[in-house]
Amino acid sequence: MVVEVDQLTLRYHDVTALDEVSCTLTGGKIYGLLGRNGSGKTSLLSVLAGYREHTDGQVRIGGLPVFDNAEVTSRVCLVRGSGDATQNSLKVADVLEFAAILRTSWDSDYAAELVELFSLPLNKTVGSLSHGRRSALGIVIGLASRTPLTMFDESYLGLDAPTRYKFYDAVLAEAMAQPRTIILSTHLIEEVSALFEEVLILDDGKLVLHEEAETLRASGCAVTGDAEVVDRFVDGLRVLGEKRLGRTKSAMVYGDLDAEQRAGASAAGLDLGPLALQDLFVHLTEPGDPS
Ligand SMILES: Nc1ncnc2c1ncn2[C@@H]1O[C@H](COP(=O)(O)OP(=O)(O)OP(=O)(O)O)[C@@H](O)[C@H]1O
Repeated sequence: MVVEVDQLTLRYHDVTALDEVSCTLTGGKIYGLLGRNGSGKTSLLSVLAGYREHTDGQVRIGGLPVFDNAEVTSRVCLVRGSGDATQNSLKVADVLEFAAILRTSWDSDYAAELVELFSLPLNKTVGSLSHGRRSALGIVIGLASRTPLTMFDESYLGLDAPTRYKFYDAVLAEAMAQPRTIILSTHLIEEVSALFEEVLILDDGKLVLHEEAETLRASGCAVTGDAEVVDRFVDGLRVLGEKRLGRTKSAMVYGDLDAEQRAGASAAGLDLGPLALQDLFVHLTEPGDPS
C-alpha cells in the first residue's frame, strides 16, 4: 500500500512536531523510522494511522486521504509502545477478539501461533500483565491484523532480549510470507537494522534522510585492525565514530574509498566492513552537524 506524504506539518499549539515532511513509501517493505527523543516519530505514525489530523500538507494511503476515513484506517494498524491503558480491565482473549472484529484482514490461526510464541496468558487482564507482556500483546495484534500498513512504535519496550529477537524474527518471517508495508520506529538501531529495507530519519520534525538501507550501508565503511594502523589509515578521512577493544580498533568512515585506498587497507592488514546504521544515525542527528 503506497504511502504518500507531502509537505506534512503537524503542530501542537506552539510546538511544530512535523515540519513539511515529504516522502513516498512504495510499500511491501520493512521501513525503519529513526529519530532522537522528540523528533516526531510518534507524531508521524499517529497521522498515518488517522489518530491525529495534520495541520498542513497532504497524507494519502493507497491514494486516499487518511483522517476520518474508515476505508483507509481499517487497513492500517498502529501498535504503540506497551499498549493503551484503557484496555486494562479487559482479558487478553477479549482484546484479541476485539482486534479480530476491527480488522477484516485478521488471521486467527496466526494470532494463536503468536500467543503461544510470546507466552501470552489469555485469561489474565491486560492490567495484570508485565510491561513486556503488554508489548508482546501489541505485537501479536499488529502482526495478526495483517493490515496492508502495520506500524510498530517502539514496540520492544519492556521486552527482554530473547523476546525482542523473537519479535524481529516474526516480523521478518511475516514480511517474507505475506509482503506488506511495515514501519518500525526504534532506538535500538543496531539490533534491528538488519531488517530494514529503507530507512527514514527524523530530526527535530524534519525528514533528514530517506534512503535504501543497502545504499546507506555502502555510504561508508568500518575499518578494523591494529589501532595505530587504523589511525594512520583514517587520517584525513571523515570518521563518524570509533570503538576500541585492547589493541584492536574499528573506525567508522563516511564516504567512498577508492580502489587504491581499499588496496592500501588490505596491504596494511585492515578489514573493511559495512557501515553501521547506528553510527550514521548518530552522525546525522548530532546537534550542529547535519551534513
Ligand atoms: N500531545 C502533545 N502536545 C504537545 N506537544 C506534543 C504532544 N505530543 C508530542 N508533542 C511534542 O511534539 C514533538 C514530537 O514528539 P513525538 O512524540 O512525535 O516524538 P518522538 O520522536 O516519538 O519521541 P520519543 O522517541 O521520545 O518517543 C516533541 O517536541 C513533543 O514534545
